[in-house]
Amino acid sequence: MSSQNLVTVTPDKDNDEIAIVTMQRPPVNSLNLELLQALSKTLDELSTSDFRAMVLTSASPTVFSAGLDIMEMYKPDLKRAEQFWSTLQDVWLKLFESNLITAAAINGHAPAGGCLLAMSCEYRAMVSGKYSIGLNETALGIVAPRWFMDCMLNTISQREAEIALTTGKLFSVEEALKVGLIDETAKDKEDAINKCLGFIEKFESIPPLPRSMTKQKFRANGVQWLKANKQADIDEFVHFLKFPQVQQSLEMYIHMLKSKQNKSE
Ligand SMILES: CCCC/C=C/CC(=O)SCCNC(=O)CCNC(=O)[C@H](O)C(C)(C)COP(=O)(O)OP(=O)(O)OC[C@H]1O[C@@H](n2cnc3c(N)ncnc32)[C@H](O)[C@@H]1OP(=O)(O)O
Repeated sequence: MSSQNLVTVTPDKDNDEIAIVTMQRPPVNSLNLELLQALSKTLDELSTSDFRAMVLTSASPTVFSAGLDIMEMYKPDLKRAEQFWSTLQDVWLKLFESNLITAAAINGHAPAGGCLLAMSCEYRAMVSGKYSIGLNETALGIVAPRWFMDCMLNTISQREAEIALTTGKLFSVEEALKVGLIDETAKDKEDAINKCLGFIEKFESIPPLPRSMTKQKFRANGVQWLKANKQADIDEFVHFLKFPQVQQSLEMYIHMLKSKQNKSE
């Protein structure tokens, strides 16, 4: 699939000022460099378009996004790893600070980077079912960067976030609702999108500029550190990938994912 098709933008059928942004990198929308580049380009285009709101969702029936593509971190080409991390930083900054009203229709699992994308939006509706969401990095033997943590702190309490990150917790849909990691549950993807549209409707009579400036002021503390430390953060990521223990943990995790599949065959 060409990178152009990895993300589609469709106007909502009843309101052409709302973009439905769909990630479609089968099977699980893992965020590799190309998908991140496609997201970054889409966010640039949306920021200068007539759209005033976006709903982020996925074409997969059971996965919103499986987070970062582990193969980008396992025995990586270091130049590509730098580009990968820098693009992830850009996607996060563009989404978290977007002028648009942003909502996530989470139609399946959203671990790690998938959770980051959802948390970067202003509102989250998640389809009920045996899905999970959270920052589970420690369970993989890796450490979530501090801006992932800052992003979670914009959503849930510091205490809940600290316990969740240190234990690598993946919340069930019900648990996520209880701690406020998601705002509402939905019966299916269509219902999740409709709930996002309901959230967007709240801003019908609010002028866009003061709205987005207010949002950005609320979010300024969270982005400040990354903006001041972009290159140091890239260097730390690349340095971290060079540790044999990190590569070993990733290798074990990849085997676990593959063997999980063999078991269910
Ligand atoms: C070092 C600094 C910090 C770095 C920060 C990292 C943040 C991250 O995002 S790390 C990535 C964390 N992601 C995960 O832990 C999720 C792993 N995946 C899953 O738990 C499951 O795949 C799922 C619950 C999302 C979906 O389960 P389902 O049963 O539907 O699908 P699977 O059979 O497990 O997977 C299908 C296929 O996709 C491969 N795959 C799954 N996730 C990833 C991934 N994150 N990266 C690359 N590839 C992934 C999986 O191995 C299967 O591949 P094959 O069909 O080839 O066996």
